[in-house]
Amino acid sequence: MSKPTTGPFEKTPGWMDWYTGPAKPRFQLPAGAVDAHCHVFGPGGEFPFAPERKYTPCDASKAQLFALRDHLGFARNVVVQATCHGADNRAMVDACKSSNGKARGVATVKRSISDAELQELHDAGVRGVRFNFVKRLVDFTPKDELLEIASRINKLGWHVVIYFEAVDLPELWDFFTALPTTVVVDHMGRPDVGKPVDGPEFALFEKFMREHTNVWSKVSCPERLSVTGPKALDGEQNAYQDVIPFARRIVEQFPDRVLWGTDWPHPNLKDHMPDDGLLVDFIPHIATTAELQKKLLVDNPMRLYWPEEV
Ligand SMILES: O=C(O)c1cc(C(=O)O)oc(=O)c1
Repeated sequence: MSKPTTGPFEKTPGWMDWYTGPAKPRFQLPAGAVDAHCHVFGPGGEFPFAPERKYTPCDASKAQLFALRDHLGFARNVVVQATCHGADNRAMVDACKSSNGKARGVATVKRSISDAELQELHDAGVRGVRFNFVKRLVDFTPKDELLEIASRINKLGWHVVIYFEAVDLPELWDFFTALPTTVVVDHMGRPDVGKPVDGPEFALFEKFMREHTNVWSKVSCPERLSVTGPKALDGEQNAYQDVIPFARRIVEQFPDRVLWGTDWPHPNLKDHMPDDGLLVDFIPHIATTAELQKKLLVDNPMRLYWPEEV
């Protein structure tokens, strides 16, 4: 893969660039596997970052994303709008349109979007909108605006992706459970894996999924959630041990409502940048049978993003 570059923007101090030269995974992905959570950043010279952004990344282009897809052995991508692009979906849409049908997208939209613009996003391959509640990433959007958006996109058959931290779930519960669509949680709702997997915080997340069968979860981002590692670097085959009990529990309880993604190019990591090949080798630790792996990596994302092919 080529190296990360920086365009006209100055990166946030301490920014960690994505890892070049990832390992070839030892784990063989099932045929047709989907990387259901990844992003593009710019390139900033072509698709400027949004004025309201909370961080300025290095560039991470569609060509680099597609090269990673092929290197790791994925067949398709779901490109999720990154917050550094705000509600300007052009970079994500351009990636979807350039993918020969191998990428679908999740957009960020405002209430002011027209029906014609929503239809344009649909035609480009967008199948969901993202609502973000992580305060370090976005400014607050009123709930009535989000509900209005959810009801409009529901008519297109889209879903809502939500990103929040575990401590905020109680406060957001009523809003989340009122959403009329399929709801996909990013990164398991960011559990604090320093707390017990049997404790009240993760039990609330399990209850959320158990009692609301429209709720799905991405069991992604062990590199973000792990406290004790070890890191997915230098050939490590047993990375992020502390995240495994959490992710495995969700995969085993809700095998038909889980997704997995690399999260490349891994915005805002502070400690280390993982080797994406070794991240793929993490998958069999959380989906331990070929059947679970196929649901996680192929059947579930295909049902959500390419239902016309299922
Ligand atoms: O935790 C994060 O910093 C993060 C940020 C973004 C984004 O900026 O869109 O997306 C993610 O999936 C995770």
